Amino acid sequence: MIVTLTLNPSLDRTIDVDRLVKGTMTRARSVRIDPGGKGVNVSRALLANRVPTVAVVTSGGADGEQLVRLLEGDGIAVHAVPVAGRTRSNVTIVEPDGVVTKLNEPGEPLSREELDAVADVVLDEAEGASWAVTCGSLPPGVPADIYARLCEFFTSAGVRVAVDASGPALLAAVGAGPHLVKPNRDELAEAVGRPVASVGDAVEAARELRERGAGTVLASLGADGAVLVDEDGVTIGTAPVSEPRSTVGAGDALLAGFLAAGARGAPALAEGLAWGAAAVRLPASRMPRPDDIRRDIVRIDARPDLGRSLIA
Ligand SMILES: Nc1ncnc2c1ncn2[C@@H]1O[C@H](COP(=O)(O)OP(=O)(O)O)[C@@H](O)[C@H]1O
Ligand SMILES: O=P(O)(O)OC[C@H]1O[C@](O)(COP(=O)(O)O)[C@@H](O)[C@@H]1O
Repeated sequence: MIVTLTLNPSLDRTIDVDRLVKGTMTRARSVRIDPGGKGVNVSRALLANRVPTVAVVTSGGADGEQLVRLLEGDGIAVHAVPVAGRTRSNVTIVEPDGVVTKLNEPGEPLSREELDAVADVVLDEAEGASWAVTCGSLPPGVPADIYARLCEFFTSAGVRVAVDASGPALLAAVGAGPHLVKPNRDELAEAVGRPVASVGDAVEAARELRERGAGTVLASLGADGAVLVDEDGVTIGTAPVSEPRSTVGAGDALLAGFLAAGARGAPALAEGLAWGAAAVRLPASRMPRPDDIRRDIVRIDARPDLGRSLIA
């Protein structure tokens, strides 16, 4: 069982337009609404591949109710903690050439009591779980060390912890010694305070996060694939997609596939890459099902070129 926690979930609205011009009125061609937020997507991807999972989310207002309805409609076991603030909406605008513009709301503040209630629920749900996955941005006012504190509780209960966060929340979590962190290229660069321009830069930065406390670093590099640095060393792989449709949720699918495959070494990296590539071939934040996943496109580089520049 894999438990996910999303403190700042969202209704993801994906809007297709012919062309987006800043400062003008644009008519949408179509709109799709998905339940969203990083932990929510990890649970959606796991369930789509028959891996048992529970999604713990906050839920506020009519949009929070809709989020829970959508998740339950998909058959996801969801434990929603009611909160006063409205659940946010994140908007992704997609142009026909695949250019994507994202607008993520900050979310509404959580009170101390609400945060304590969520922590009680997720610690309870995680009892006996193989992994607790804590993901995504924090609502305003939530202390940046929340993932670090939860990590200590989960670890002392014998539950492995994966963190997908950014900025101060990621840095604090790394110091608490999680089993796994999944930064993307920007998050990795911010965490180490220097640019990540090549595969070698990503490896060095991932090594640094390990030195600071993370057990395994799965650094996702968009179209450049991913770098895995764990106790066994460095593994690098790619899974090219010739016509990407939507990258929203690709990192969540990568993480879900990696965990589903045992979270260790090249086999898990390859599975994560196959799930990430499958998500990129699907519209909006649709999570891949078994039929969408092609393992034959994954390449694990036996002799990686560390000097290779990453796509801008
Ligand atoms: N344009 C792309 N082509 C092929 N695979 C992609 C592309 N964008 C993302 N991916 C896959 O999705 C994974 C996560 O994407 P990334 O953008 O790094 O993370 P995040 O969605 O968390 O920002 C990548 O490691 C890769 O496997
Ligand atoms: O919590 P954040 O950082 O605002 O991100 C939330 C957004 O990220 C997503 O989980 C997509 O994640 P990725 O594209 O990073 O894989 C959306 O569903 C959601 O709208």
